[in-house]
Amino acid sequence: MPIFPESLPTAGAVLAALVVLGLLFRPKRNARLPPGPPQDPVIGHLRSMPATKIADTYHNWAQKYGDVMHLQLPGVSFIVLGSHDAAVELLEKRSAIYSARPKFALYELMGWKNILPFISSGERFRRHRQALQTYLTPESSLLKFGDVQTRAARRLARRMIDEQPEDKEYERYLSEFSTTVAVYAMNGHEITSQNDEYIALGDAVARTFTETGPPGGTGVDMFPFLGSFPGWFPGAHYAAVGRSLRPIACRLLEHPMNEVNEQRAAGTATESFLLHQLERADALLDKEELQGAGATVFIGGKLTTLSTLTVFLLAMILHPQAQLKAQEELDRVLGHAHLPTLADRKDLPYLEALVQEVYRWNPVLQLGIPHVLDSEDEYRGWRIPKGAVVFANIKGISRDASIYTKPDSFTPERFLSTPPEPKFTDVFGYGRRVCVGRHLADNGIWIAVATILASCKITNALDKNGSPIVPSCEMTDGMDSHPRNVKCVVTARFPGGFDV
Ligand code: HEM
Repeated sequence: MPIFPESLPTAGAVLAALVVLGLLFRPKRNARLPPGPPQDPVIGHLRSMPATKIADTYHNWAQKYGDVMHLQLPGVSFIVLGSHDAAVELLEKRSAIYSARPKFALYELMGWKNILPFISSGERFRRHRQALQTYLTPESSLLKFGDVQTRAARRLARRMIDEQPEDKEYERYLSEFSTTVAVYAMNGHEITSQNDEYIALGDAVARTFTETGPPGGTGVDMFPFLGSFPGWFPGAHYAAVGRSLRPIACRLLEHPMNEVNEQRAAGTATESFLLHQLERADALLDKEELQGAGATVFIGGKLTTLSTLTVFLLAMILHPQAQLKAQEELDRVLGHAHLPTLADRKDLPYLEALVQEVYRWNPVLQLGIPHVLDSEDEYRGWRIPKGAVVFANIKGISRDASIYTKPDSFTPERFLSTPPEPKFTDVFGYGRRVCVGRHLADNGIWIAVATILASCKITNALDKNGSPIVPSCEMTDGMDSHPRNVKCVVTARFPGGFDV
């Protein structure tokens, strides 16, 4: 995980500590580790670690050093996997030893201790995983949440058409959609108004991830004792930020479950993950753990779905031909009689290919979530050290020219050619850690895309001279990556036609 000191004085202190760690944990001289870029004595690759565009840099390095790359930081080995085959071989086939997580001390400090992606391994991990995985199966995701996703998608399209935002940015509507589905799956609450408390809470929760530095890479993550130090202390800047954001985590942990308990008492509770777990005779999780598991559904669902939909919007502005083709298919198959439902999915192959291409073109978790190796391993003759932090470069894998023709281009047709190029399953991760919400996410994204394309026309916004604004493909840095400031104009395709 990248290490970025939080300020200049901090940099000195952190560097000194890292040098000591580097000396203590120097790799064995004769070990055959996988190749990697040249490194410095003691501090390894610390100086060359990219601070921005990390996945792109790793991808470029992989062209020279290969699809299994070793990077050494003081005290920790990183392995970066740059091909689907290597990622599947290690993270999926050898999942038994490649499924732990690094310690996310800052997130724990904020209150995110029981959030599944940040639980390392062992019995607590298994119980959380089981509770979520057995609830969010393909069948139950569709059955329990398909209707609310469809209603939320129609509300989204209606608002995109009706409310022409002055800044030409539609992200807030996409965000409301992703929050609606995430809250409903968590505790059965359905958002129908923009003033709903969960909308503001969702934005606040996003801040706990966007304002807290590189995930797992702050001073507090390296030296957890810094967690109780004041923010001015070298390396402890994010400890203070984390403490200030703690009330947000508390609210998300406590409020949804309190609501479900009140509704249960009143006999008005509706289907949700929390209700289901509370009513299980064989409770897997205690109260505090269950609060965390509920928040996991919310966090997992909200950010990634929003980011994926902003990628979709960007693709539609830049590739009007793909938009048109999907709309022609929708019109041909459904006529103008009704808006799509999830039951129509199987009859719309071009739309399916378009959604798959959105996943591949700009995967939003570019480096996934890091795995940690439990015991020393060997792969293609290289030693993979115990404790190594293993990243799949999901963005890099999406750019593999040996699998995808012109990988930078947005081309849904690649999945319809004979033979088709393989679907980009890497987008949801691997093995025992594969995304537990992938079926819920996939249905939500499909119905949002289908409903928007059936009812809306998306075109470039115009600047003050009347020229089209071409949005940039630049993605934000951070764990969850998405395009910035996507400006466009959304109009109704059939004025007065569709009752969205
Ligand atoms: C397009 C939307 C989504 C994408 C692209 C996505 C992607 C991913 C990826 C790449 C991982 C890491 C897998 C690994 O470590 O190998 C992950 C993990 C996870 N995702 Fe998703 N996800 C999405 C939506 C959701 C939703 C809707 C939920 C809601 C339940 C969710 C919950 C989780 C959880 C809990 C984990 C951690 C699993 C673990 O550590 O065992 N995700 N996701």
